[in-house]
Amino acid sequence: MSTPYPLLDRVAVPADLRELSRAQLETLAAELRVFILHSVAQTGGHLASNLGAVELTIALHYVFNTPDDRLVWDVGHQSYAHKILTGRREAMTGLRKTRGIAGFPKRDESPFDTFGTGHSSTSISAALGMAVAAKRAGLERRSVAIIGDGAMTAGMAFEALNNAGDIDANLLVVLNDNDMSISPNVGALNNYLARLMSGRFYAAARRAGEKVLGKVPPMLELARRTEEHVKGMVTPGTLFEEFGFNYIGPIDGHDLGVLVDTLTNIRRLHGPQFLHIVTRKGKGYPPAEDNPCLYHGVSHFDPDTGIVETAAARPTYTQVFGDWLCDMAAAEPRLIGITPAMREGSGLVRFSEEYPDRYFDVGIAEQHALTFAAGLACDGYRPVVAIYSTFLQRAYDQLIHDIALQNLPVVLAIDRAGLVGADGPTHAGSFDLSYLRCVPNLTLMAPSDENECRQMLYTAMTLDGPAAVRYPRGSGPGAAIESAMHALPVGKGMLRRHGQRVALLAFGSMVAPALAAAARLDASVADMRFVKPLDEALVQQLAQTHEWLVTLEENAVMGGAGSAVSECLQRLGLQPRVLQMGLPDTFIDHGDHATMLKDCGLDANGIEAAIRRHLPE
Ligand SMILES: Cc1ncc(C[n+]2csc(CCOP(=O)(O)OP(=O)(O)O)c2C)c(N)n1
Ligand SMILES: CC(=O)[C@@H](O)[C@H](O)COP(=O)(O)O
Ligand SMILES: [Mg+2]
Repeated sequence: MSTPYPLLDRVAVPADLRELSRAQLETLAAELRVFILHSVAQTGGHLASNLGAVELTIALHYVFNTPDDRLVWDVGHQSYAHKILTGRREAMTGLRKTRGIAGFPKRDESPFDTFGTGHSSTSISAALGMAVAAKRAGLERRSVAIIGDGAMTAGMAFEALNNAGDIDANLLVVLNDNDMSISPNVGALNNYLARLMSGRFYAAARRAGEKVLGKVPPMLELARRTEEHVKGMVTPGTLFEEFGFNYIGPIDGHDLGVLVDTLTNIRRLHGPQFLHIVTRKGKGYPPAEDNPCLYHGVSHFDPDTGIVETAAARPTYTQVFGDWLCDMAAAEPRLIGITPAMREGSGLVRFSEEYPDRYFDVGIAEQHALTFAAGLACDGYRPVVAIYSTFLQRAYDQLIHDIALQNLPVVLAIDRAGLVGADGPTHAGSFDLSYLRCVPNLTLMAPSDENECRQMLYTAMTLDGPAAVRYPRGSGPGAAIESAMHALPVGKGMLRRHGQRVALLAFGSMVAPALAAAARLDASVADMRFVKPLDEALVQQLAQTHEWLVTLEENAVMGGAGSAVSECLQRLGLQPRVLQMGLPDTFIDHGDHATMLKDCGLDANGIEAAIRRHLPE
C-alpha cells in the first residue's frame, strides 16, 4: 500500500534523517508539513509556529549530533516537527490530551527534549548552562537555543545574551524571526529586526555573515570593527555583536540548502554564535499564512477549508473582562489597558481598537508590564494589567516591590487561574491565591460567575490600592450579566445555601460544584468572593453553626484560600473540623480540564464523596 509519507516513514530518529541526501530533505520537509497540518487539525495545538519551523528543525537535526548536541526550544510551541523526528510521530494523535504527549518539550518524554519549556525566553539561559557544563567537562558538544522574535523581547533573553557574550562557551542562538509574536510583534527591537531585513541592511548583513564564516583573525576583526565604530559606520548585526556574539544572517529559514550550509559552517566555530533566520509563520498553509494569529493556537479544524471549531456559546470570562474594560474605559478616562503580548488571549482586541491611545502591548515583558503600570499609577492613571496567572509568576517582585509596597492603585485582571487543560502544568494558574494572599495592601477576589467577575473588576477599580481579580479559562456557569456596574462590599462573602452540619466555603470556580454537591448533602454554601480581606465574620458564623467546614478552591491547597480560613479560625480560637480541598501538591499533567478537576476530586461528585468519607455517619 502506498503511503503519503514515504520519506518520513524512513525517519524514526534523527540518525535516520542523517542518512538522507541533501536533495531528499526538501521532500521530507513537504511531507512533514502535511503531516503536522493533518495531525494538528485533529488534536488542536500550536499550528502556525510549527509550520514555520519545519526546515529549521530538519536542518538542526541533520547538522547537529542530537541528542548529544543540545537543542533548546524557546516556549516549545514550535517543537512538533522535533517531536515527530525524534520518535514521537505515532504519539502525535494524543498531543496535549490526557496521558498523551505534551505540547511542549518535556525532559521526561524524550532524551531529545533537553529542557522543559512553555514560558518564553528561557532558552538562551538554559542552553548557556549546558554549554558551560560541556566546556567544564572538556566536551566539544554544542548547545543551541532556538528563540523567536517575540520571545526575544523579554528581559530574560537579554540577561542571557549579556552573560553569554562574556563567556567563551560553544553556544549558538538561532533567532527565528517571523515578525510575529502571537499577534504582530511590537517594540523597538522588532523595528530593529525589520531594519536588518530591509534591502540596504540585508545586503550588508549577508556580507557580515560571509565575514564571520571566513577566516578573519579575531584581533584583526576587532581592530576593523573598532575602526568602523570610530568612523560611525555601524553595520547591521551590531546589537548582537556588541553583546559579544558573531552575528550571521539574516538568511532564509525556509531554504534548506542555505540552512544546512550555514549551520554546518557555524558548527565548526567556537564561542557564542548568533544566527538570524527569517521565516513565515504558518508557512505552506495559506489560511495560516494569511491569519497566523488565528492559527497560533487552534482547536480542532478542517484542514481543507481551514474552518476552526467554534467556541462555546456562553461568553468566556476573557470576554466578560474585555467588555468590562471597554465599558470602564468609557466611564474612566484615566484607565490604561496593558498586556504583555497577550492581546487576543486576554480579551483586549476590542479595547485595542476602540482605545488605541490607551492600549499598551509591551511585548513579552511581564516584569516591565507591572512596573510600567506602577509608574502610570504614580502619576494619576488607573492602569489595568491583563495577565495570565502563570505569567504573573514572572513579575512577583514587581508586584510586591513596585506596586503593593507603594500601595498603588493598579488592577490585575488575572486570567487562566486554576487548571488550564491542554497546555498543562507550565501554563496552569495553580498558585496565584497562595502567592498573592500574603502580599500586604492587595485586595484579592475570585468570582463565582460572569456577573460577579464584572462587578469585582469594577470594585477593584474603585479601590485606592492594588487589587486583583482571578478568573478561570473558558466560560462560567452562565449567569446573566448586568450592564450596570456596582461595587461589592469589600471583604464580604455571600451565603448561597443554608444547610446542616457541613458548610462549604467556596472560592471562585468552586462555588458551582459546591452548590451541586451541597444539594445532595444538605450542606450550607458560602461564595466567599474575597480571599483577601477574608470575610472573618462569615467564617466565624459558619464555624459556630456547623460541625464541619470544607474549603474549596481551584488553587494549590497549600497556602491558598483554605489556609486563610484555617489561619482565621485559629486567630478566632474556633476549632470546627476543617477539610481543605484544592489542587494537590504535585504538577498536574495536561489534558481535558473537566477530567483534570475530576481527578483532583474537585467536581461535584468528588466533593460529595470526600465529604461523605470524612463525615461521621
Ligand atoms: C513568559 C511568557 N509570556 C507569554 C507567553 C505566551 N506566548 C507564547 S508564544 C508567544 C509568542 C512568541 O512569539 P515568538 O517567540 O516570535 O514565536 P512565534 O509564535 O512567532 O513562533 C507568547 C506571547 C509565554 N509562553 N511565556
Ligand atoms: C504557547 C503559549 O504560551 C500560548 O500560546 C498559550 O498556549 C495560549 O494559551 P491559551 O490558549 O489559554 O490562550
Ligand atoms: Mg515570532
